[in-house]
Amino acid sequence: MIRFEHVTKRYPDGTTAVDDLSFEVAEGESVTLVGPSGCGKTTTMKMVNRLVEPTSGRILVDGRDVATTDPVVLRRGIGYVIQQVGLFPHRTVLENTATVPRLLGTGRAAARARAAELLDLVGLDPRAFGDRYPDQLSGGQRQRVGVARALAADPPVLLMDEPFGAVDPVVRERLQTEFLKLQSQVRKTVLFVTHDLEEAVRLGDRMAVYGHGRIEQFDTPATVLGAPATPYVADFVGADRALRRLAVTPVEEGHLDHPPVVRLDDPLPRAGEGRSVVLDADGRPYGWLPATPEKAPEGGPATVRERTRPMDARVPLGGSLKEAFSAMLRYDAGWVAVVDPADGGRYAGVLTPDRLHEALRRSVDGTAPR
Ligand SMILES: Nc1ncnc2c1ncn2[C@@H]1O[C@H](COP(=O)(O)OP(=O)(O)OP(=O)(O)O)[C@@H](O)[C@H]1O
Repeated sequence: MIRFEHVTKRYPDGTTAVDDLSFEVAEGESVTLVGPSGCGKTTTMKMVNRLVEPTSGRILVDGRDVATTDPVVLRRGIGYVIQQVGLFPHRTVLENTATVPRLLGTGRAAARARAAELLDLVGLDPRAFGDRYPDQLSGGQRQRVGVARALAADPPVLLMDEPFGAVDPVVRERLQTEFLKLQSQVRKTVLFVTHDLEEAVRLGDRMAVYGHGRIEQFDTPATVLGAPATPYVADFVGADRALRRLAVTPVEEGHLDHPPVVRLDDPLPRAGEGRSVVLDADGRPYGWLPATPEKAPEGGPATVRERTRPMDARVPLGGSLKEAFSAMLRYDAGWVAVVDPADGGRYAGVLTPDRLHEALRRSVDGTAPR
């Protein structure tokens, strides 16, 4: 847990970088700090690991005042990832990753084994990359090593300052996906600085929108986009905030429609029955069945299995409306099947164009249920 209590930082030249900041990052939560250049994001972050000392106020990490904690001890418990990764150029990737555990007294073999595990975790095959030197890696790969190294001491807290800022948009998106996957596994308490709104929305459980030296709004991305607290925030998140919001509005039970359902091995529905969803023996969506004609054509398909058409458009409950919308467009589908990942991927209902439209409209109006 990280807690800021009335923290102000004034640099010797009189610049007030941060003014009376109070907020909290819960254990296992990821909070993104976003705002224009020079608004105090980096200063905020550097006060946590005492690279910068506040002028007044207190910062607590896991209940302990950082001002009274030895900086060396403090930094061991805090992973720090920055844009210029700062890998040791004359050490291999594996050695770079193993540095901190070695400093903490872990034996060489154990430290290297752990480093290999971490490289795997961030998506780098240790056999392919472990023996390379930093200048033999791409920018994105170097960033991954930076993240692996920051995780090596298994710190409960992770500070990330524009960690993906130096890579192209495609790699950046991949690193973000990797970060989300990693965070779902390791659940660190994360403070993440970015000036990229999309990134802040995507990676933050909550986000802090900075004005100059102050937080203008601190809330979930859906709320910041749906209900900006001040004109400044509304301006910062932009006119297309409603569209951005679709990416953070989840598909919920309440959005779903429940057309008739048949099982794969059931007999064909009676003549005149409408379209139905076809489930396999495990209750997962298998396809859809067109309406049964009033008069079955001679020699036509006689079983559900034979008449079923594929239903490729699929999203999980909790997936975003944006995902659902793009699946509907991609497959030119009348229905998007919604499955429940908490229930082994079983069928939960469908999104029809009408229901999806209604959900999109509510999300865009900012009246979607939270
Ligand atoms: N060592 C310093 N001495 C004086 N002023 C500083 C110092 N470091 C930062 N500042 C000033 O404090 C303010 C906040 O800087 P900070 O680096 O925290 O902003 P930031 O939001 O991280 O910006 P960016 O996105 O450009 O990195 C800026 O006006 C900056 O010029």
